[in-house]
Amino acid sequence: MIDTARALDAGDPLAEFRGRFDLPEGVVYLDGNSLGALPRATRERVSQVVDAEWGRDLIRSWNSADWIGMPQRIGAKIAPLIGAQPHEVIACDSVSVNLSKLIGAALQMRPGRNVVLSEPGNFPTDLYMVQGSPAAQRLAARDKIVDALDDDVALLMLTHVHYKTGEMFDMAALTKAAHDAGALVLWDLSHSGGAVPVDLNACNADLAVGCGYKYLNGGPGAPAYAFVAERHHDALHNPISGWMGHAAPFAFSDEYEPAAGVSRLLAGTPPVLAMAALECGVDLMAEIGIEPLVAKSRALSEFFRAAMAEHCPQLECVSPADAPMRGSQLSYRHKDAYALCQVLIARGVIGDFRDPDILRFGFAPAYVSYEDAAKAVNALAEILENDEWDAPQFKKRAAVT
Ligand SMILES: Cc1ncc(COP(=O)(O)O)c(C=O)c1O
Ligand SMILES: Nc1ccccc1C(=O)C[C@H](N)C(=O)O
Repeated sequence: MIDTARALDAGDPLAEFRGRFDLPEGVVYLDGNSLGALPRATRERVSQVVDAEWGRDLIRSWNSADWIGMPQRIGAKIAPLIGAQPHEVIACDSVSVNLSKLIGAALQMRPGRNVVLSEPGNFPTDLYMVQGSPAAQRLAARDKIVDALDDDVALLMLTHVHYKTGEMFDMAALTKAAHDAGALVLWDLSHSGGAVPVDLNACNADLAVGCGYKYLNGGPGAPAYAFVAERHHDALHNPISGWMGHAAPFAFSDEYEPAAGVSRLLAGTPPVLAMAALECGVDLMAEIGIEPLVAKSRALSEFFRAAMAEHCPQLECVSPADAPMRGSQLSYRHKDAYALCQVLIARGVIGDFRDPDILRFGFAPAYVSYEDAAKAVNALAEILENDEWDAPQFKKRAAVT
């Protein structure tokens, strides 16, 4: 299997990009769907921002280094990865906060309706944000969502690629169904952006959010992004109406007047150091381009899936077998998934565990090699064969999984 993997790496058009990341020796990293790897350019760029832009130029850098334009500039670079126009995307805040803003905005755009429809088991923060909003939450299983759309639904809010199983929704079909019922749609692209094909405008999507620290490699806690279709710009009301989203922040007026376009989604001052790191990750993904990323993601995850079926048949794959129907990840069910994950990590193969019984592997296409995939399958096969995970030290849960 290793030889086949090496041959595939030799023919991989993205192989050269692995060297653009700073990956630790001896580690197989299959968790880029939770925290993307460190692009080499980021270290230098962040020190430049610290030393020259902050340390030397101080407050002048808001203008001279265009710190003030970072949210729009980075948003515009993310746009082609998700099928948006440059002025429809802005980089800011966390996914959670952007969800809150867009849920509030959607409720205002659909007066007389107060339901946000989603699925049980959606990423928790998505549901919590509805629960903390004035909306009423309605949950319907994935195959019953269309039936649950009625005149009360203001917003259909779904995560495009499910964080646990990697299942992907049909964005075009569900967006159309929501529109037919008079509702708006908000897509969470956290596990999609930079890894799977997304064409928000071809699907006629209204609103979207996504994560900066997964496949965009923006760094731990990187700012997220938000999309608003151009046709909604004028009607969009941001419930977190902060000064950075004002039409003229430096007029210091007492009255809030929203900026034009997605800029009104800004609330407070952008975190410049985190934005600089995010920009490096986004630049690298933009340089590679979404099509090669998708092609590699599918081929690599397919290689892993076939190898797992052959060498670890006792693990049940819960992700769709058909690569275009899933995200850039594969998830397996095992009653001792947590312990298996810990033993793998101890052997330098980093995947993750999702409660209660899921072992999850992410295939960040920009830097994961076929050899990585083969090594991970070999390690897992050995662990299973030797019952290595069945020891108490591997079963104690850490605070963060
Ligand atoms: C689908 C999804 N939505 C939202 C989040 C949370 O984003 P944030 O921590 O930026 O609020 C995550 C993971 O962190 C996620 O996987
Ligand atoms: N933000 C984190 C902080 C710590 C550990 C994990 C995360 C994740 O992002 C988890 C991810 N959203 C997931 O799909 O499980």
